[in-house]
Amino acid sequence: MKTPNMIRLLEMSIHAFALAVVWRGASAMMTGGVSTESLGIIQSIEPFAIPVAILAIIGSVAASQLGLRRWRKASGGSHRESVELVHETPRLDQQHEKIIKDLRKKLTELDQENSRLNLVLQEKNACLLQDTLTGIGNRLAYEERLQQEFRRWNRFGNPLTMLIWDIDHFKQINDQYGHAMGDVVLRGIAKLLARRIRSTDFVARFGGEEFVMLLPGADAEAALQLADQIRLDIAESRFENTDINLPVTISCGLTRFQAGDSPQSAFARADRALYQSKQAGRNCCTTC
Ligand SMILES: Nc1nc2c(ncn2[C@@H]2O[C@H](COP(=O)(O)OP(=O)(O)OP(=O)(O)O)[C@@H](O)[C@H]2O)c(=O)[nH]1
Repeated sequence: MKTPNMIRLLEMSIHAFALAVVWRGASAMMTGGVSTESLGIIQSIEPFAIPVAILAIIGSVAASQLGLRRWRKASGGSHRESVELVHETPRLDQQHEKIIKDLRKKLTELDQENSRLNLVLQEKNACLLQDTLTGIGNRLAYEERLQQEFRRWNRFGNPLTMLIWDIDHFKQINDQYGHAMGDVVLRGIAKLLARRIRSTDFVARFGGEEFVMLLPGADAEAALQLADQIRLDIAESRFENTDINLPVTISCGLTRFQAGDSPQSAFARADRALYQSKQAGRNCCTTC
């Protein structure tokens, strides 16, 4: 037990003893007899009740003052502080412990909320860059990746080839079989395009029935070979929706990044190559 608590206990015991003596003395004086047997010790000092009571009160005050002064001297606090401390310290400790416990709980909750929000942010970011119909990258993803690959090409000078794909007569598919069938074809083509490329390559839906590809490390000849395989794959596939089973062809224009190129100039050249493929009768790949 701490010193102030001991002092307080001593003080309270002596006060209680003094009060018992005073009460017993007063009761004896008023009734002329003993009102209770439980206070046996007091019975024996009944004739001296009043003087003993006064002495007990003086003794209790002196003892408590002496004890507090000693404790005060050792701890360096004032009388008021020491008395307040006796009462307040346990309460303050409990309050501080509760505040710390609450703060820890809050921190844990904030940590969990932070992790949850990070996941939501990652999901939102992924959604922002994804084409909702086909599940591959969208135009924004393409713009981002193009900048990255262009900077790498500028810095290291490794070959970089760009391909633009366009489904042939797609408008006819929509008009003849409906938009739902058009969507089936778009999803199927996206899958076939993505299936044949390396993990370091990139494919996105540029918009409508147009797709773009970036093949870092591939020169125009290797890229043309790959493009032709993909084109053939698509031409040999069938796109199905309920009772419709449809063959579809695709055209491609490709170009290798050349000295002095910007992303825009390379895109314009690949687009010219695509136009030539369309002019040549479609279902073919052209390099420019
Ligand atoms: N089903 C579907 N159709 C789309 C979507 N986006 C664009 N289209 C359609 O794609 C068609 C593109 O037609 P065009 O640009 O004339 O090209 P095309 O018919 O493929 O002709 P060529 O490229 O010359 O072979 C239009 O009818 C658009 O409405 C889409 O998300 N879903």
